[in-house]
Amino acid sequence: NLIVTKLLPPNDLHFALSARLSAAFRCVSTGSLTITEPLNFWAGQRKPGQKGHKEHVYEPATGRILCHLEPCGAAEVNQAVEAAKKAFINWSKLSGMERGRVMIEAAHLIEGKREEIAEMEVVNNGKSITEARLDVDSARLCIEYYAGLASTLAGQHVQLPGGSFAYTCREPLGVCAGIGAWNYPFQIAAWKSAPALACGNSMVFKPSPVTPVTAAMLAEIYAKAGAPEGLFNVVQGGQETGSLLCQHPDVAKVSFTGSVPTGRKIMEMASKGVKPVTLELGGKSPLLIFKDSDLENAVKGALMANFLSQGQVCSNGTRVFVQRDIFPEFVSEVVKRTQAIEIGDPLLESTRMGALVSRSHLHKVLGFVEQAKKEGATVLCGGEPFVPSHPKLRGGFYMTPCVLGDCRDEMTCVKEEIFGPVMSVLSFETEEEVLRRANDTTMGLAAGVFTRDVRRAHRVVEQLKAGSCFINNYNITPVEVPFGGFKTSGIGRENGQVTLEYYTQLKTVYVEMGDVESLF
Ligand SMILES: NC(=O)C1=CN([C@@H]2O[C@H](COP(=O)(O)OP(=O)(O)OC[C@H]3O[C@@H](n4cnc5c(N)ncnc54)[C@H](O)[C@@H]3O)[C@@H](O)[C@H]2O)C=CC1
Ligand SMILES: C[N+](C)(C)CCCC(=O)O
Repeated sequence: NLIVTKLLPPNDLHFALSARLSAAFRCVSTGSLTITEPLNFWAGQRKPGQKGHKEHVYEPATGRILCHLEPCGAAEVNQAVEAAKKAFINWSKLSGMERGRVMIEAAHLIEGKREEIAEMEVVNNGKSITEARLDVDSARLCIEYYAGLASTLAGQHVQLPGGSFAYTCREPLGVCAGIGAWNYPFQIAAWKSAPALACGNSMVFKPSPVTPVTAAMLAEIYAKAGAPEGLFNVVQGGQETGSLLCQHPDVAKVSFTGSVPTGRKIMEMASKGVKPVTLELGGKSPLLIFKDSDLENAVKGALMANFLSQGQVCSNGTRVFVQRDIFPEFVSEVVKRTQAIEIGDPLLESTRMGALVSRSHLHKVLGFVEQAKKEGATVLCGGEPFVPSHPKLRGGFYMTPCVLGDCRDEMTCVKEEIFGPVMSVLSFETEEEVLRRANDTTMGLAAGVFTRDVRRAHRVVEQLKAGSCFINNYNITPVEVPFGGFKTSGIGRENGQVTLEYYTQLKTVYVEMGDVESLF
């Protein structure tokens, strides 16, 4: 597999081939893995956490304990930040080309370990192997992209009177903290670390305590790629560890992905030290489907907007507004395809939907479906706990993907982020009406529109109050394109060139070429 990976260009054929080869040689099967290595990592090594503290980590596909997490307390967080401070001294002085070289090596290592990382993500998160591979690819591409951008960091030269001049330069911030959610554990760690490191910062990253496994793998990869000890560190734990990081006086910036309420707390903590934050928060994004859409594409778009990662995606378009003329046809097709989604063992190639991340989260999502029924919505399909036939999967956290009809704008299922495989369909008559309803939310992460009318598409997008808009597709996030939200969905952007600005600070230098004209 390694040889294949090196020789062939990364096209679909190659990925299909290498996936098939890897599947044939797979050593991990669902229900078989136990992880015993420590999951914290700083100063170049895996490290234990606080003595005497242990938390269970589960395999969502089976409900079995996968490993234990040793959360970091103040002493461990201090050690990790100290290591990152040391690494920063030399790393920040390298040229962008030099930093990029290390990052490119890290990207190559990820490519070589694609299958291993994807399997670990599946075992810890519950999503299908097919999706996990794409997440690993997105992580690798992000590191490759910022490796290339590292050498483009540059300032301006400003000519001033009398031959004097000024110049500006972009300097790194220092030790950045990354705090991740459980829905894209490896990808989030890469999306945060890649721009941070490219700009000359070091990072201490805290994954969600539910999915601690793959961030430690990324730390090992950076170390193996030649990053100095302490450049990328991982501290495990929940909100206590997270707040220790945010409040640490030597942490210069916090980049967070997660829920709106936690985002607020992070911003509050960061405000004490006047630290910049990047916040990637939740959404309740609208998807607008006009009667002139290509129906086949619109249906596929609605499924992509709702069912990736068991519906646990911040940018999901969970409010699907369909123009009345095509409503019955659209809904019947969506329901048919939703019912055909294969649920089960996430390590099987044929599985399209795995397990939700935890038992408590599964119950929360099923609770939203119950609430929707009480408020008058009709379950058109799914919304039930699902028990796969294989005995080893019986304790897993599965549910059938759900489409809700007879929804009204004021219902809980239409207002609140469910973060599970639950799509609400709503009908509309006019463009003006649907825009008003689509924008009637406190959040604004993403939005989508399906139409064949190019003028309508742009007119609609111009009026949508969302940071990441899609025309005739959904949930496509190439790393070259900035991603992030309006309103309570966040601050700042991830990916794209603009993110270099979020991981640097601007220095301006005035240079006097004449004499000082003193007023005194
Ligand atoms: N928009 C998104 O991408 C995500 C949204 N969510 C939403 O949030 C709900 C709850 O999921 P959680 O994992 O509990 O999300 P959360 O927002 O509470 O946690 C996200 C991360 O922040 C950390 N954290 C929590 N409290 C903190 C604090 N006070 N200081 C510093 N760090 C802190 C957590 O340990 C985790 O690493 C989900 O059901 C979903 O609705 C969850 C994950 C991602
Ligand atoms: C890759 N994508 C678009 C499915 C999700 C990225 C945002 C997130 O972390 O939820």
